[in-house]
Amino acid sequence: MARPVVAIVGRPNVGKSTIFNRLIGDRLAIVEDKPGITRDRIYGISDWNGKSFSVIDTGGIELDGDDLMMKSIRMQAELAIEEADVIVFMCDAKSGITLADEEVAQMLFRSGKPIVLAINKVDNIKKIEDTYEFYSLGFGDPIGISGSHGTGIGDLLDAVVNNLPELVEEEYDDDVIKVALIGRPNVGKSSLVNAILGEERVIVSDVPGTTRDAIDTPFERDGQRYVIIDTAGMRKRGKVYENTEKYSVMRAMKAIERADVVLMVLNIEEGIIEQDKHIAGYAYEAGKASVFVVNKWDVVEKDDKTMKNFETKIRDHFLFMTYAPIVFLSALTKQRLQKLLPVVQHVAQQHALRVPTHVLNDVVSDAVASNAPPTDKGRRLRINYATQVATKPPTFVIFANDPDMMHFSYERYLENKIRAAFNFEGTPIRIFTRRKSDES
Ligand SMILES: Nc1nc2c(ncn2[C@@H]2O[C@H](COP(=O)(O)OP(=O)(O)OP(=O)(O)O)[C@@H](O)[C@H]2O)c(=O)[nH]1
Ligand SMILES: Nc1nc2c(ncn2[C@@H]2O[C@H](COP(=O)(O)OP(=O)(O)OP(=O)(O)O)[C@@H](O)[C@H]2O)c(=O)[nH]1
Repeated sequence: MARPVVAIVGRPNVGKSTIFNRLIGDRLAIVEDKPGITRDRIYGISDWNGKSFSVIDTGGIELDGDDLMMKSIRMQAELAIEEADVIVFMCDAKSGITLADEEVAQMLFRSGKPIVLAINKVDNIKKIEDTYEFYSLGFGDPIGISGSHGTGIGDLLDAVVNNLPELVEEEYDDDVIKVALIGRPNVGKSSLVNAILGEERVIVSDVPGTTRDAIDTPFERDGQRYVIIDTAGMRKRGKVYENTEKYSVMRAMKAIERADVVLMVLNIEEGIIEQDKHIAGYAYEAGKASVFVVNKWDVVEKDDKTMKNFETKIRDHFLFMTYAPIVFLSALTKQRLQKLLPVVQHVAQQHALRVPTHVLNDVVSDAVASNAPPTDKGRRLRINYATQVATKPPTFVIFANDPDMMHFSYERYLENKIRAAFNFEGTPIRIFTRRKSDES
C-alpha cells in the first residue's frame, strides 16, 4: 500500500529542517546505524498513531540569480502542491506574517490540498495569542510549535495524520509484479522500458495509476504478469523545479511506494552520486525488493575484470543494499537483456517469501548455539522463539527476555544466518525483538 507524502514548505530559516528531524526522529535512529545511508537526509518515513507517511523538506532549493528567496519558495510550493498529499506550511511566530508567507499562502490556498499551518519558534513569543494573526491566512487553527523545545509536535502530527488521504485499494492483482525504474536523467530508463516491451513505442498506455499523472504499462512475459509503474513520470520535463533533486526524489519516492521491485538504473561511467544513494536508501527504508541495473554495457571497454570492478564499486557505495543483485545490460543493443526479467521475478518471489516457523526456529537456535547472544552486567540475552510476521518485506519478530539487550551486531549476525538459510536475495528483511510475554 503506497505511503502518502507530506511536504514541509516555508521561508528559509523558519525551522523546516529542525521540524523535519523531529518528525522522523525515532525512525532516523533505527536507520542510521545501517552503514552507508547518508546523513544529509531529504526525506524520512514517520509513523504516528499507526499511520505511516513519508516526509520531505522542500526547502533549500538552490537557484542562481536575483530575487532568489521568492523564486525558490514559490518553487517549493509548486513542487509540494504537485506531489504531496498533505502540506505543512511553516511560519515564524516572532516575525509574524510576511509578504512571502502571504504569497505562498495564496498558492497553497488555490491548490485545494490539505494544508496544516504550523507556527514555529513559539518559545520566542510571550503568549500564544500572538499566533492568532495567522488565522487570517485562512487555513484554520495555527498550530504553535517549537522545534528547538519539542513542544506542539504531537499536535502537529495529529493534524497531519487527520488530513492524510484514505488508503486507496490496491490497483493490481496480487500476482502482478509491479516494477519501478529509477535513475538519473539519461541513464536509459525509457530505452530500457522499450527494450523490455520489445518494440519501439511511445510510452503511454491507458492504465492510469491512482497517483495523479501516473501512467502504468502492463505486459506479460512467460506467463508472468508485470506492470511498469509511472512510465509517464519518467518522461516529465519542463517546469523549472523538475530539474531539482527534491523533485526527482519525490517522484521516485512515489513510484517506489507503489512498486514491489525497484530497478535502480545506473550509469556507472558517470559515477554514483548522492542522489542515487538517496533513492536507493528510500527503496531500502520502504522495504522494497531492489535490483541494480548497469545499462549501456555496450559502450564499456571490457576485459575479464570489468564486471567485477563495477560490482565492487556498487557494493562500496551501497553498503546497506548488499542483498540486491546486479544486472549488466544494454537497452540499445539488447545485449544481456534476457537476464533481467528472470531476476525481477526471482527477487519478487523472495520479497513475498514466507518461511515455515519450525525451520526458522531451527536456524535461529543453531545460530544462538554457535554464537552466544550478548551479555550485559552479568545477564545474557535469551532468545525464546522467532516467527515471521509479514512478507513484502519479510519481517521477523524475535521474542526474548530483554529486547534492550539485543545488540545491533547480533541482530546483523542473525540476519546473515537467516539469509544463509533462506536466501532472501534482492529484498531487505526486518527483524524486531520483543519481550516474551510472561504467560507464554
Ligand atoms: N528559537 C527557536 N529557534 C528555532 C526553532 N526551530 C528552529 N530554530 C532555529 O532556526 C534556525 C533555522 O532552522 P532550520 O531548521 O535550519 O530552518 P529551515 O527552515 O530549514 O531553513 P532553510 O534550510 O534555510 O530553508 C536555526 O538556527 C534553528 O536552530 C524553534 O522552535 N525556536
Ligand atoms: N550506448 C547506449 N546508449 C543508450 C543505452 N540505453 C539508452 N541509451 C541512450 O541514452 C540516452 C538516454 O536514454 P533514455 O532512455 O531517454 O534515458 P532516460 O533515463 O529515460 O532519460 P530521461 O527521460 O531523461 O529520464 C539516449 O540517447 C539513448 O539512446 C544503451 O544501452 N547503450
